[in-house]
Amino acid sequence: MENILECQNLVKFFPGCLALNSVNLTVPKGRIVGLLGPNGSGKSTMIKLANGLITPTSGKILIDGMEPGIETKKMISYLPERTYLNDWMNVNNMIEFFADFYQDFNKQKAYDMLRRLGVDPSHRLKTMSKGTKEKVQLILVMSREAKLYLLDEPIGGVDPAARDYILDTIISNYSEDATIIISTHLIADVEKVLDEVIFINQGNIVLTSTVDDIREKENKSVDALFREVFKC
Ligand SMILES: Nc1ncnc2c1ncn2[C@@H]1O[C@H](COP(=O)(O)OP(=O)(O)OP(=O)(O)O)[C@@H](O)[C@H]1O
Repeated sequence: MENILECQNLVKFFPGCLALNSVNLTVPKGRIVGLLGPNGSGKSTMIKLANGLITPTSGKILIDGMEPGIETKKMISYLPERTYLNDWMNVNNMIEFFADFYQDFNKQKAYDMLRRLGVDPSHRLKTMSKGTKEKVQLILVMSREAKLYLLDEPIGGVDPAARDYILDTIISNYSEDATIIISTHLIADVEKVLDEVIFINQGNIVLTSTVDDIREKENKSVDALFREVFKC
């Protein structure tokens, strides 16, 4: 199976809202992909469907050829939009928690990234700033040896100066045959690590392209193209 993710006529209706409108999409293995679109365009819905947290109204979403279930959950490491971690835990506790829960969790990797990003593992989550909490969650998620990482708005609260360093640290730690899908509004910050982009608007895929093609054929950055396509 060459594609880690495939959507076939994928539809998701919420009461009074068509969140995904018959989406057809393939994401090959081993890429870093930006899932980009304005507010309410369907990014989180697609990520939740891939995780099996919600089910399609019709059509299919396949992870490594399989419908979301126990097997696919083992291969996906997911960073949700909102935190689900217990505030009273310190980072050491959380590392133990993740190591107990996920067979593929690499403690060494987690401690190494914490050190490189200057996070003290004895600190409790509730005493940390928003940006530091985000760093911790991202480190936990990226310390699994997953096949697919789904990151929903990973670094929105991190200061711009630290974003590059975080992205470099994270990317340099991930295995080359894994795939990362990042949903974000911070396109200018993230585009340097992306191989491909998916533009989504009102539940429709409006563009899929490699970042190189956008730079060479359109002679634009992804950020500039996004602003043009989604101009209000
Ligand atoms: N549980 C729900 N019930 C009803 N409507 C929903 C639900 N979840 C999402 N929606 C609607 O589906 C559409 C897509 O939402 P989604 O959260 O996927 O967008 P998004 O692209 O992730 O947005 P943002 O960038 O603001 O996070 C929106 O119109 C939203 O209001």
